[in-house]
Amino acid sequence: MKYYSLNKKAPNTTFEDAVVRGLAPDKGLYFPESITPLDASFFETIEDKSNTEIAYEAIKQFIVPEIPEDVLKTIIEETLNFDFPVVDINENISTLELFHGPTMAFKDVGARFMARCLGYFNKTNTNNVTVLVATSGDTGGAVANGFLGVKGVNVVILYPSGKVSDIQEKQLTTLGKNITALEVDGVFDDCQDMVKRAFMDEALTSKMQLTSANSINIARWLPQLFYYMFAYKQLKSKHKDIAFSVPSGNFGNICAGMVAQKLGLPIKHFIAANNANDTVVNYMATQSYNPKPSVQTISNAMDVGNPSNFIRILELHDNNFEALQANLSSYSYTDDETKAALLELYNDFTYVADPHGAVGYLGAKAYLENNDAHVVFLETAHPTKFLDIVEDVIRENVDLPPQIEAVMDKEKVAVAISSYEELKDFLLK
Ligand SMILES: Cc1ncc(COP(=O)(O)O)c(C=O)c1O
Ligand SMILES: N[C@@H](CCOP(=O)(O)O)C(=O)O
Repeated sequence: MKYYSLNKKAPNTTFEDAVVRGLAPDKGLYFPESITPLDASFFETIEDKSNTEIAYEAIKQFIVPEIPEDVLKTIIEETLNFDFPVVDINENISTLELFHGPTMAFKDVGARFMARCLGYFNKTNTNNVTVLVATSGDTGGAVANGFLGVKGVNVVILYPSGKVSDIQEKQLTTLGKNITALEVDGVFDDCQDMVKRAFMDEALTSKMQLTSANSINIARWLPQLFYYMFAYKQLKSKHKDIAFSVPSGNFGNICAGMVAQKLGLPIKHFIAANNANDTVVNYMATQSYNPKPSVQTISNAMDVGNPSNFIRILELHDNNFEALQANLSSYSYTDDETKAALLELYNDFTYVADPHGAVGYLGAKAYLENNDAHVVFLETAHPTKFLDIVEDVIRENVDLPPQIEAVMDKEKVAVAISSYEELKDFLLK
């Protein structure tokens, strides 16, 4: 499979090159040249397949033969060694829990998958790679965990100071070894802009191989399509029309779901559930895309004002607004609405959600006001990652899982920076 740049001013390239570069030389995001639907029989018999078989069949066209079949199978088996259960909320709504991995965020799958792909390519490539990551909360921890100790890879994580939860900060600042955290005086978009700027800076790229482990990187982004298949496998016998409500920030997860749909997965509709960062909600209402600085909310991992992957979503719909409108609805919610949803889920359904999942639940309810479907909202992080907010709202103590307890008492180590020049100096040292 070849990949092209969505800016259309760079040569098409291989999977390896796209993964190692992260971003194309013309600053565009890479996109697969083709997406060939899977056989109808794959979906007819999906309940008979294991998660690893589903994942392998779904992703192999994008990766084999550059990564040989047996290696890809091993990468998938090592990546997916935890559960992805669907939990019923009521007759019309379920949630797909994506937080059973090592850092209890949905990013674990993409981070572990990409780390192993890069590890494979590094066996033949002796150059060290520096992985730059911007995080609004969860990507940083998942990437730190997924890349810890990977040979020939140094990871540098940029996160906005004071705008991630205490546990998220512990997860990304306490591992040491090949992982360094930079605490940026700014918002998430400043971190993301610095990372993108570094890729275009010849003074850096002539001296080091930089790549990204954000969803701009296809090896981080594409495996997220597995989730939708795992949910369908569990719900197929019970429900005909399935829609997904996806708590969205950088729009990588929902966009991967749309790739699953292109592969033939019967998804009726997508709902992008947003917090106050409503750039896409406004676009869907006005057809005018106006990114704006991100604002801080209690669902902090979605505090993104200029979502990287929206351009991929447009491409998946042939840049046709009517086609996009038929497939995507988008809603935005305040923190007070999010807290009320957390409480409703707890009081009415004894379900403890996290603030991101609560936004997804609100999106599901909004869609169901005028449409018939079974809506699955994605629970993208474990509630204890946002302990203060969740316990304050439901007025109960929530037990800490071992993954969270393991980082609670570790000491934060981070380097403070406030400008691109400081990032550059750090990387050149
Ligand atoms: C818990 C959580 N929910 C939702 C999102 C938004 O996902 P995406 O950026 O793929 O839209 C993120 C971060 O990406 C997250 O960490
Ligand atoms: N919400 C993310 C922001 C970065 O998203 P990514 O999917 O592009 O890595 C986070 O938690 O850091």
